[in-house]
Amino acid sequence: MKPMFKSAALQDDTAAGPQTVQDDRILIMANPTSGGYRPSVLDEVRKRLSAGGKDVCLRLTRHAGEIGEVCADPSFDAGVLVIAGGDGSINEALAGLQFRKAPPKIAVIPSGTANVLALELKLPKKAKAIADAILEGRTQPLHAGLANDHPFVLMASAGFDAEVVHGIPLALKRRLGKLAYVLTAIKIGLSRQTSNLQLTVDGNVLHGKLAVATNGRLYGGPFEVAPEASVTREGLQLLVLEKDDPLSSMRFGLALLLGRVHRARGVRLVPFQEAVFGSDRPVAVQIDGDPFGVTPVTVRSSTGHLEIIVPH
Ligand SMILES: Nc1ncnc2c1ncn2[C@@H]1O[C@H](COP(=O)(O)OP(=O)(O)OP(=O)(O)O)[C@@H](O)[C@H]1O
Repeated sequence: MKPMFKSAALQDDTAAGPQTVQDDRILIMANPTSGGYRPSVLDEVRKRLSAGGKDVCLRLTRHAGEIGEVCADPSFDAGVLVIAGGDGSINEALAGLQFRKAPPKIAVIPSGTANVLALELKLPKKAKAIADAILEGRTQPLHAGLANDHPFVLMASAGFDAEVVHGIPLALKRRLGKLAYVLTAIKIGLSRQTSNLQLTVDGNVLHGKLAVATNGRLYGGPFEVAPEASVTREGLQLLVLEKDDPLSSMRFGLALLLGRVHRARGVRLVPFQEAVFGSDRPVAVQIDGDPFGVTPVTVRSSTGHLEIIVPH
């Protein structure tokens, strides 16, 4: 069996870093390029944590990948890692932490174009509430799925939505936020060539045009796609859309906004352990809102978890 998130994070003998972490040491890693970046909130959280007796270090990233590098560094010993950013930054932290012997608790200062994890866990946005939660230290387990053994916290998908994630110009995303996704979806939707996905799901074969392996309940914002799923519980669900012609895509889009996409005609939702996403030609894949190459991709549920700080 392949290493799972838990075994990789907590039981791997080759894991890097000290056996313990310094509980009072807090590292805030902030992505200043994330959508809705809020330096004033960062500053206030830092001051409140320092006033609460914590040894706080704030580090602004200078390049993509830096959060993962810091998390994987053997000298990392903070007891709490606070990510100020969006879902992509949180994903980087998970990937970097997965091989540690003693991972820190995770906390989030939500920003990002659509911080779905913050919505899933109802994480606070105001500095006082964020700092209070970190000082109290109440946690819930944060489970992850694996795409080609790379952790994802929200979803891994192949098809039209991933094409949009691959195709969205960064400058447009920074300028227009969520609207940039809609405009890019319309542009790509008018010219794209559809592909057929073959999904081998725990040994059974399903066919579809778009497949989303979701670790949580929500997708793309506050939109419910898998009512039974939760990032705080082990297990993944697979949402398969059988069609992606413009009319069907509009119908599914509307159902998504209404929180009913899992019940729409032409949509299946199944719990699974392992799914291999194959296709008749390479199809774009995304995890947690960032590009992740093309099919084929193998998506697995994992048994391990990190601890994420949540409010009372
Ligand atoms: N200093 C930086 N410069 C450029 N890219 C960065 C920097 N720091 C982090 N990144 C990258 O930016 C990507 C997106 O960041 P993040 O998720 O925080 O914001 P977002 O894209 O606005 O939010 P969301 O993912 O919720 O839509 C991350 O995957 C990360 O690799």
